[in-house]
Amino acid sequence: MTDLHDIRYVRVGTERLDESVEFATRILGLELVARDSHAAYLRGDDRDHNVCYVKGEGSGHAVGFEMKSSSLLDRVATELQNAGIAVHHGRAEECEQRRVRDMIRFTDPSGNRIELVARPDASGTRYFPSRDAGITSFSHVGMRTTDAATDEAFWTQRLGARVSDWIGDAALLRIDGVHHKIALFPSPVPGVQHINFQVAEVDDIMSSWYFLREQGVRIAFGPGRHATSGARFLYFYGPDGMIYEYSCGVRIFTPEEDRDHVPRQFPREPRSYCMWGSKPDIAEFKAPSACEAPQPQFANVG
Ligand SMILES: CC(C)C(=O)/C=C/C(C(=O)O)=C(/O)C(=O)O
Ligand SMILES: [Fe+2]
Repeated sequence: MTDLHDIRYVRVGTERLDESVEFATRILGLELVARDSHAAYLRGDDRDHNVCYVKGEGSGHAVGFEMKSSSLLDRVATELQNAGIAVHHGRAEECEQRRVRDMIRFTDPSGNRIELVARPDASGTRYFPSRDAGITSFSHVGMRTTDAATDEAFWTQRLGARVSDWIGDAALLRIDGVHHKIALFPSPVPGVQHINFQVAEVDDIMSSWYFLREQGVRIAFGPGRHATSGARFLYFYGPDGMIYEYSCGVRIFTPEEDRDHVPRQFPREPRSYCMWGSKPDIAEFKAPSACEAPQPQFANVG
């Protein structure tokens, strides 16, 4: 079983590259690191990049995780292949596009594209955005799952993630001390459901809430507080229906808590989602009867 070192990047296919970059820099608060006619690289912390918008919706979504070494990456590739999972080894051009030395990719049972990388480019410069949203790091993704139990087993048994909590069938999974770096939300289609950035404090969340509303950005959920991780949060929509989340104060497990934690089962009801009473405008977070399928063009093509 593998040890994912950290979440590293998310790749988002879009027909609206310029609009995505404009939103990410002027509204979200990311720094544009590099851009060509095909892709744009942005970041919300000191790493090389955390988000890559790739021209063409058909590129779908992919989430990249870092492994500690190339030999560990090779070992995982062999383990996955022995388990009957089709693993693609990244060609030189694909590694270059991801700014890494080595990579493999495969899909989870729902069809979400997962990439594991080794030796990603380090950056020698500080994160310096054009809008100060208080972002401190890229932290987690919410992914859609068409079969929650099977995907959860894949992530825990094949990739070494641990369940921190469940809300209904949705699992919040950790790979280090942070309460979750991956969340699996039941949905009729796969794909990245939301992209989270940690911000320094609740003041950042509240001032962004005023700023986003003034800018006409559609708020998706919050301001609120999650019962699960204890984080204060704000979700909002960007281009292509992608949802972004700012949050602060996520629970961090001590090594002892990480070892001893028993996942808690929260019922699928509004108070589990938000302790303050905010109501989500997000298909996957609504009551089952109100759950609509998200736009199918965001489904990952695998
Ligand atoms: C609204 C969803 C179901 C929820 O409660 C998510 C919880 C958390 C958290 O505990 O911090 C998230 O960040 C999330 O994955 O969105
Ligand atoms: Fe989240």
